[in-house]
Amino acid sequence: MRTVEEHLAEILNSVPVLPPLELALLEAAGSVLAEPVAAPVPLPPFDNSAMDGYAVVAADVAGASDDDPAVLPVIGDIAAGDGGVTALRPGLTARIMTGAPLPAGADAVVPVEWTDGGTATVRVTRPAPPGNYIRRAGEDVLAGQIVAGPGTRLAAPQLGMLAAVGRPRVLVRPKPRVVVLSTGSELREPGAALAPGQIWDSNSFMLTAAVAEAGGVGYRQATVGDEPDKVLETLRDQLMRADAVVTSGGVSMGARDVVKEVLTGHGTVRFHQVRMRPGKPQGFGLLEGVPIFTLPGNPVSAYVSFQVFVRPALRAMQGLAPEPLPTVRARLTADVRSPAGIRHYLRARLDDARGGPAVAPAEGQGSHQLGALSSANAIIALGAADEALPAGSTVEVMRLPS
Ligand SMILES: Nc1nc2c(c(=O)[nH]1)N[C@H]1C(S)=C(S)[C@@H](COP(=O)(O)OP(=O)(O)OC[C@H]3O[C@@H](n4cnc5c(N)ncnc54)[C@H](O)[C@@H]3O)O[C@H]1N2
Ligand code: MOO
Repeated sequence: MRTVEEHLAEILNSVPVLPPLELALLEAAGSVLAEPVAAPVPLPPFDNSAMDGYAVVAADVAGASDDDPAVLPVIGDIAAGDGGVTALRPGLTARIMTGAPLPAGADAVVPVEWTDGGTATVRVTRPAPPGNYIRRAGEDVLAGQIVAGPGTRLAAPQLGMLAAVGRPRVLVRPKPRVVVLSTGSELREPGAALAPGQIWDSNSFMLTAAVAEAGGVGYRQATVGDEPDKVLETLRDQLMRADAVVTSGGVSMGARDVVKEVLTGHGTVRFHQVRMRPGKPQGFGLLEGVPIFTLPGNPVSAYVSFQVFVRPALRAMQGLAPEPLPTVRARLTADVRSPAGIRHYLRARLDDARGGPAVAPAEGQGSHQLGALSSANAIIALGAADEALPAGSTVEVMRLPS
């Protein structure tokens, strides 16, 4: 028997960090940046208007009011993207649109609402102080500034930032491609009719989705029965296109525990009992250099094992800190008991209501009870030393992805 920490340490010491790859911006969405990206120009690149209105010399409209408007000749229009009117003398104005470059000589923008909207001459009825509605060059990003560094996950705002500094392609650590395979002769595809003793495969759908939530790309395989040759052949075929493989089922003590049977002695794969519940039987190793995680078949065991072992590993492969799910400390709403010496993961509902977070253990804690997992939003992670915790005790809680 080994501890959760020992098993995770072996995994994190073994998994490779994926080599960086240059990708077009949208292909890089969700990947992790592997280079620093600097702005070649300031943002905004030039002083420009924040409003549709008139570029003016502030002194010309200093005393403007409804009773005594400043009346200025309009010398032209400046649209965004325009080089049109590039300079303004005192006493004159130009219509200017939001984002259009401020002409030299102008030092304020009067929004159209403060005027009569004139096109030949305009009557300005309110003063505009110097700098009014001007967006200065470099006030967002300075030239040479690093706008995103290595290790940044490229979500929508970061992709927007890279495009804004003119980058069509970036160097990233790609999302790990993870092949997910359920084993078990009792498994049928959802939608198929069930014969006695059969169940629908849930693990491969759940784990493929969990891969995506952890930043990878999941490839679900059709289920394979408990036939050693078929399991080995399927795994061999998939190694070609996988950065990692996740299987479920066939790793405990049964007479037909096919994954354990066929992988024992292959590559560095080893099987262990880990001091945790659920998720006691675990296997891990490298097959032709590709990490393979053989998770137990009970659905809740497979899911908890994924979050505890596979998620941190997929993060490490992307060059990210192998953090667990976000964790908070919360107050138990009920007593809990746990066997000594194991880490116990309990399905729960976390409530961030006033008075600090509170966590309620779910009714069904069996490793087959997917119903309790699917209505949970958190997992309580009890320590190995925790045996009996009364309501009100503070416990560590992992938030499930939502
Ligand atoms: N004598 C012992 N028996 C068991 C032990 C043990 O220590 N000694 N450990 C138990 C624990 S704990 C677990 S967890 C399971 C793990 O078993 P396997 O990994 O070999 O998984 P299977 O036997 O294939 O399946 C277990 C259970 O889960 C259902 N299952 C499997 N795959 C799926 C799937 N893709 N979708 C939905 N449900 C699935 C399967 O039908 C079984 O009911 O072993 C215990 N036994
Ligand atoms: O570890 Mo098993 O995962 O307790 O059901």
